Amino acid sequence: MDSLITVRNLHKLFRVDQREDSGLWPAIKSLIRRERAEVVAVDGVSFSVTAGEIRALIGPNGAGKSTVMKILSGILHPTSGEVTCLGITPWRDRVKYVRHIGAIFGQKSQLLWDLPPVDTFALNRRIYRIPERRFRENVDYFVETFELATILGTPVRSLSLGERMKCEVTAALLHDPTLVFLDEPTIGLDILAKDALRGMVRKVNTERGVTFMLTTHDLDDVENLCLRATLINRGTVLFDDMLARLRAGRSSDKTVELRFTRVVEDHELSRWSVLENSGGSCTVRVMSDDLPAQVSEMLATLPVQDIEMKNAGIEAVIKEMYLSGQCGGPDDPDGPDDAVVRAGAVALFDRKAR
Ligand SMILES: Nc1ncnc2c1ncn2[C@@H]1O[C@H](COP(=O)(O)OP(=O)(O)OP(=O)(O)O)[C@@H](O)[C@H]1O
Repeated sequence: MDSLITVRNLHKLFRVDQREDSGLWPAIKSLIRRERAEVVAVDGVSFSVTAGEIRALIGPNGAGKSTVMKILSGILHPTSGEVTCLGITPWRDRVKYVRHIGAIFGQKSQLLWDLPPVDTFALNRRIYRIPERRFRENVDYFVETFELATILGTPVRSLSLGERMKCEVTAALLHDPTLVFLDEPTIGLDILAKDALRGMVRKVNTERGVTFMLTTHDLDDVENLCLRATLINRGTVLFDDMLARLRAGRSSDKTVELRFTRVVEDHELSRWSVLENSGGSCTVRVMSDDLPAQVSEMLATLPVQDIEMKNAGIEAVIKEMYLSGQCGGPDDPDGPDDAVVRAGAVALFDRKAR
């Protein structure tokens, strides 16, 4: 199948000014002679994305996701490496490229704040020179699909976050982009609005064949939208494969969520495969064959107030995989060393637990 995005051996190095100390004298000294440090944000990343995919790019804070996305969208030049998106090198032919891409940011609005969404749509028609007829067809399609009729004329500042996100998606898609970057699209949304937004992305992907590149810290987004994920940490790819391969052989495993009557210390849980412990509650991974015996033991030895069992989701599977030191997918015998992988997994999931 055709690759819409090909990334080969991508590197990005930032040079940042450094000051040894705080205070006036170091500040004056730094005006004369600057110390510079190098930050390796992306360190040899390679992957490709097929046309029509919804691909997740995930990883802990500082992994290099935004840097990769900025390079893919043409905002940043890499230090070295090759990127081809839609047959174009994004940072070289940016004017031509931006006509064919869109972006949706959960934390940044592209809508005109004091005006109704229709005004942003009209502005985008001019910016992208969308033919009047196509613009009308698209507005009608999105108004009907996302049920926008009652909010089109309301100033953006008065819309709920969920309503605003529907309009953000519309604004990003009116010029028929082939590729859309989704950056934390569900951040801050309630559960219903998250579901609605994921449904919208799926629908646009299926009905219009739009390819999406998604970065998110919400692994439910990944489970709901993507067949394949690329996981990076410290600028390198740790996993790049079908999510189904992660689940293979483990689909019958369960996670057990326990709520306690008091704070439970880590050492009290040392005999379990603990995925997360906040003290008052914890999540444990259990092989399904062993489930009855393990649950009985938990109830007998821990101060359990409430218990819930679920099939192990992708989050549990990924975390367990990294904590046990298997870093690559089944096709990747030469992954990075265990310490790096563990650090990545812990950082990724600790952040989610906070
Ligand atoms: N403009 C910049 N100048 C210097 N360093 C930068 C710059 N942009 C990113 N970095 C550094 O590069 C590394 C990767 O950052 P990046 O923003 O790509 O991570 P991320 O995976 O998107 O993180 P997050 O999930 O927190 O958004 C970090 O160490 C960051 O401090």
